[in-house]
Amino acid sequence: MYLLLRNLKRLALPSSCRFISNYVSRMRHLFDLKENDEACRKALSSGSFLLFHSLSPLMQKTENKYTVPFVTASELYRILRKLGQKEKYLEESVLLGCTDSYLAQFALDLGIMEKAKAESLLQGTFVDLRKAFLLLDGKNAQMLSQAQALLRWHNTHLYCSKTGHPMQKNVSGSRRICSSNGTIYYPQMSPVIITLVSDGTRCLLARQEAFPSGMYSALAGFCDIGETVEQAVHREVAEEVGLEVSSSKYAASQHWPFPNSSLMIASHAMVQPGQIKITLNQFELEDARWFGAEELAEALRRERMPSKNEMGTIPFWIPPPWTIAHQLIKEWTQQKQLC
Ligand SMILES: NC(=O)C1=CN([C@@H]2O[C@H](COP(=O)(O)OP(=O)(O)OC[C@H]3O[C@@H](n4cnc5c(N)ncnc54)[C@H](OP(=O)(O)O)[C@@H]3O)[C@@H](O)[C@H]2O)C=CC1
Ligand SMILES: [Mg+2]
Repeated sequence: MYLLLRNLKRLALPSSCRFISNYVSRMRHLFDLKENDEACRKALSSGSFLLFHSLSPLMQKTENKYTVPFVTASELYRILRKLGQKEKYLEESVLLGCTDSYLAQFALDLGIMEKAKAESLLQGTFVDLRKAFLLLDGKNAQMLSQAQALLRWHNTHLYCSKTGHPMQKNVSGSRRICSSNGTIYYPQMSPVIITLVSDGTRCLLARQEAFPSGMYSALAGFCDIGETVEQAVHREVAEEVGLEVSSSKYAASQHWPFPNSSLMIASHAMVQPGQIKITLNQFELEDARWFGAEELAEALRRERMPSKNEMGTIPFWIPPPWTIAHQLIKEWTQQKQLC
């Protein structure tokens, strides 16, 4: 049945599939590109590309706004030639998605080429992803997150961990295959919980030493092997701030590219009544505090990260609006009807 559907789909896509929604036909088109190397190779020549250099994305600045450009295949061929590379280098790309009109979108790392020359030809700058994240809106950030995580995974999985032989990626980059015994490896993500702990009237935010100055966020941590999401929330809150969670409720999820590739699973959590004394795990956190709804509503009203001059004048700030931590804080504050 599945093969029949897949063959029907191949016959119909992309122009004549009016009987299914654009979303469904796009997802099936992408599935085909992942499975079929020839189709994906063909899509490369009409696709568009997000470019990276050593995992830093290309950004362009117009007036005060930063954008992440998609470069067309023909423009990229021209640039690769000027950088002394063959057109074949395009096959190092990884597939990200496709537009409403089925044009495939890829990411490519130009890390083996001269950075300054590439920046000059592309009229942009390769920016560290953590910095880029503070300058972008949600749609762009999500795309860069996916692209960098996939490029990084390929870059760090060159050899088979069973045989030690080199691995080849399929054209789309949805898998790598051992050249010796054919073992297939798929890109991996680590499940991470992120939870906004509340005592009913206030909620708990913390900061790690590595956070930008003044930024506070929800508690987060990697799930251990064998744990449920609920158990990971319970354990992380106990480990990091010494409190015991009495209940937690799933809120949403988000892909996060740091430190490698994480699936952030977000929840709201309540602590046991009367248990509000924080005992900080100083290996993990620099500070953790209870915040009231009024001060969070004010932090939510600040639309962007503070400039260097503003840093000292603002008591604290929270991650950008498109992050899942921001969403948790907003939901909690909205429940208190303060924003
Ligand atoms: N969006 C947001 O607002 C926030 C997002 N985050 C993200 O949440 C994730 C987890 O946060 P964090 O508080 O650091 O996690 P944890 O609280 O689990 O602490 C990190 C520690 O766990 C170890 N560790 C265990 N498993 C892994 C793994 N699979 N990958 C990497 N390290 C692992 C690390 O050890 P070692 O490094 O010593 O080897 C590190 O010391 C990160 O991806 C972080 O970027 C975190 C806070 C806020
Ligand atoms: Mg943590």
